[in-house]
Amino acid sequence: MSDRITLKGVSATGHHGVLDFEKRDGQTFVVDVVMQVDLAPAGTSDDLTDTVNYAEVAGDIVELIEGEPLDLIEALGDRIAAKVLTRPLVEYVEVTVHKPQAPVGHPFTDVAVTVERARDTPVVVAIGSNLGESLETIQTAVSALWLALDLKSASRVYETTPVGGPAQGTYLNAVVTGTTSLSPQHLLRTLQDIELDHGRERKERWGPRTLDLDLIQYGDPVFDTDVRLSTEALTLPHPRAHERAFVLVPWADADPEATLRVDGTVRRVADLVAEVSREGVALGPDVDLLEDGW
Ligand SMILES: Nc1ncnc2c1ncn2[C@@H]1O[C@H](COP(=O)(O)OP(=O)(O)OP(=O)(O)O)[C@@H](O)[C@H]1O
Ligand SMILES: Nc1nc2c(c(=O)[nH]1)N=C(CO)CN2
Repeated sequence: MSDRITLKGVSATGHHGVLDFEKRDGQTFVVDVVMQVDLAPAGTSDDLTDTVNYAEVAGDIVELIEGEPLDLIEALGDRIAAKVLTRPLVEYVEVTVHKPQAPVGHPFTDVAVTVERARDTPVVVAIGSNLGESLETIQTAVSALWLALDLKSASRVYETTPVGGPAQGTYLNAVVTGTTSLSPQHLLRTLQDIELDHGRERKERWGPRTLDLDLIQYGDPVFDTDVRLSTEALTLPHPRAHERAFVLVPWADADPEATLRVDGTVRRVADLVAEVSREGVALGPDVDLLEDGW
């Protein structure tokens, strides 16, 4: 994906510089940003909420130029990049900070630094399957997930009794954790593509499926960086995760320190496990999802 929004030449007066008179007198700083954003949703919907509002980004940049004086334009570029990446739709940003009036001591036209930063957000994905060769499906799905995630841990595989929906066969469930550079919406679409590649058909709610990949959490509730969203297409954290033993038990297995926001309160997943019935959740085939099945 190489869709981009480019914003060039945002300028303001700042007091950044190593020399005393730079901090005292101030000078002009000029900033260019290139943001990698999936523009397909806004291209289809023609709706500003599906993209990044470049006017807001310009406002953030001016605020940082005019804000706390720093010694180095490297530090200013770093802070601008971090601020731009707080927008969930931005997956990667390149920031160039120009300082055309810098005290260089010789004729020059411009000096600039460029920093590139990618999003690296912790995420949790729950995997389920109860149709076809479920274990093989889960193993190949985990291999495919490497395209979207830098995987950090995987639970063991659990055999679980179906919860809800029509009468159907036993599930295999697992949970993986990792980090991603993708936005939540882009990650969900990638998960859905992997489901389709594994023969997923949507017929009835909570019906049997070859592969289900649910995005459980995006960001870290402990640092208040978890994305909270409540749209039909994507709800975060997953609205039923906190009550599902087939998600919580493998999740605590993959990450014993994991936390989940439940009704606004950050809870330890291990404590939530203690509050739900574990009935119908048992260890399944003994495989290491990050090592076996390649
Ligand atoms: N956090 C999320 N993870 C995955 N899908 C989500 C999420 N939030 C909303 N959805 C939406 O839910 C819709 C139905 O997804 P799916 O068919 O996988 O549901 P399900 O697995 O049968 O039920 P459940 O949502 O209870 O797990 C999808 O089209 C998707 O856009
Ligand atoms: N045991 C079990 N039950 C379910 C599962 C699942 O993955 N495992 N997924 C559902 C819808 O996502 C509905 N019910």
